[in-house]
Amino acid sequence: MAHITFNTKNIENFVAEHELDEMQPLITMADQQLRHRSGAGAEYSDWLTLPTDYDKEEFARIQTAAQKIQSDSKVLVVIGIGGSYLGAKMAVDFLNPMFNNELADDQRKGVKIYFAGNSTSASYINDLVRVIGDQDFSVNVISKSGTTTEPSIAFRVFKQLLEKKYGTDEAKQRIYATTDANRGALHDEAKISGYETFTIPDGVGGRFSVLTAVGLLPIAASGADIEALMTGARDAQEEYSDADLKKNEAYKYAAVRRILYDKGYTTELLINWEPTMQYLSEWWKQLMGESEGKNQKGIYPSSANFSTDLHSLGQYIQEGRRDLFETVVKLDNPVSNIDLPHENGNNDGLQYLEGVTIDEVNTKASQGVTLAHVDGGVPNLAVHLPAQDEYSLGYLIYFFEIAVGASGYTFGINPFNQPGVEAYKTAMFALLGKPGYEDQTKVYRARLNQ
Ligand SMILES: O=P(O)(O)OC[C@H]1O[C@H](O)[C@H](O)[C@@H](O)[C@@H]1O
Repeated sequence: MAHITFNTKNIENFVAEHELDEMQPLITMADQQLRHRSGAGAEYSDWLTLPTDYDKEEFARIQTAAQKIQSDSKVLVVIGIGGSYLGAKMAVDFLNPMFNNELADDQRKGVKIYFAGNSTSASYINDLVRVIGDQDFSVNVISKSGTTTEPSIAFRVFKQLLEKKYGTDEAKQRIYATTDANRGALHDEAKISGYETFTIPDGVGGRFSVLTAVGLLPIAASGADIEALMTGARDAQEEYSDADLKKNEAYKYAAVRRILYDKGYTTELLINWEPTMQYLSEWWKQLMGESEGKNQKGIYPSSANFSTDLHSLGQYIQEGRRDLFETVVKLDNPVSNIDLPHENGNNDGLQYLEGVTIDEVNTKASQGVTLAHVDGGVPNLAVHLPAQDEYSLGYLIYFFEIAVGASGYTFGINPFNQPGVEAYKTAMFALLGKPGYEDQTKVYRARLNQ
């Protein structure tokens, strides 16, 4: 019995039962390509069995490092971008209170986590340096390739800040590098400097790496239970191991998305009703977008935060171009609730809600919005999460990962590479005058009249 539930009740007007049955052969083929490791990019599909086949010795080292960070630091600066950032940010936000970094020390389970290296904004770095101030801090620098420009730049700044504050030797004890086992500039630097290092396995691509040290060290340092996270993923691995669409809700999700895409619903909005889940959407967008968006194909992954965006995007969703469908990730039980406060009189017009909790309003709002959007022609899928905890998140991560792995093969593409991301890097390196890009430098600078 799946721990999370996938609800397709609200696509009945858009997808017929027999259409789903007709998807079975395509899904069976995709499942075989995935599990027999015969599909394109199979060398990057080790995430498939990661929840059972992870490095237990390294896992223990991650927990020890997290404890050390908690004992000698108030702040952990996590430096990374893309898959070396989004999974940790998603989990740290989801598994901790909303304003965790602002809470008093005795109200927080672990250290404050700040992220850096996910932009080239100088102001962001300066502002973060000011926020750290004189607090004790450590740095976890994460890069699979070990050569990504944005995190490399940020790492230089925070490394020097550590060295200035603690001296070179102690700074080295406060730097944790998560990177490739054998290559890359970060790997080499970590080796020369003697940083504690954690490995991103070769067979796990960046966007599938949240359950490796990439996500696990920051998540553990924030005070969350990474054992329970892995247990949730492990149970999902077992739950979603059948190719039969009637028995595998992750594959059913992949199949329904594919049917909708073929009918012209080419943009999927991941919807949340909890601000702590905004980065679930950001993580999911990379997972889906980099996996499927190839050969001029693929569903465009977008997102909306409700109620907030009902007052900005709501008009478009209700009445704009009809190429959208929604996947709502609904948390069934909030971590905390509030009874609507009593007030004498009815000046604010809310008397009819007396006796109702704010989460009940949230639930009714989500139900009402779903009905209105379906009436407006927006197919609506729902994933129900029973709890805001580690187990549920681990389960959900695996649900989306296996869904996109299979989905990618139904599109006939390699779901595990991301060749298109290189184009911007070439242009940027050329404009910056990076050695090796001399020919392109002339071309790109001429285009900008430089
Ligand atoms: O971990 P890194 O090698 O620094 O890569 C970080 C990110 O870089 C690029 O944007 C890739 O397209 C992403 O898939 C990757 O997650």
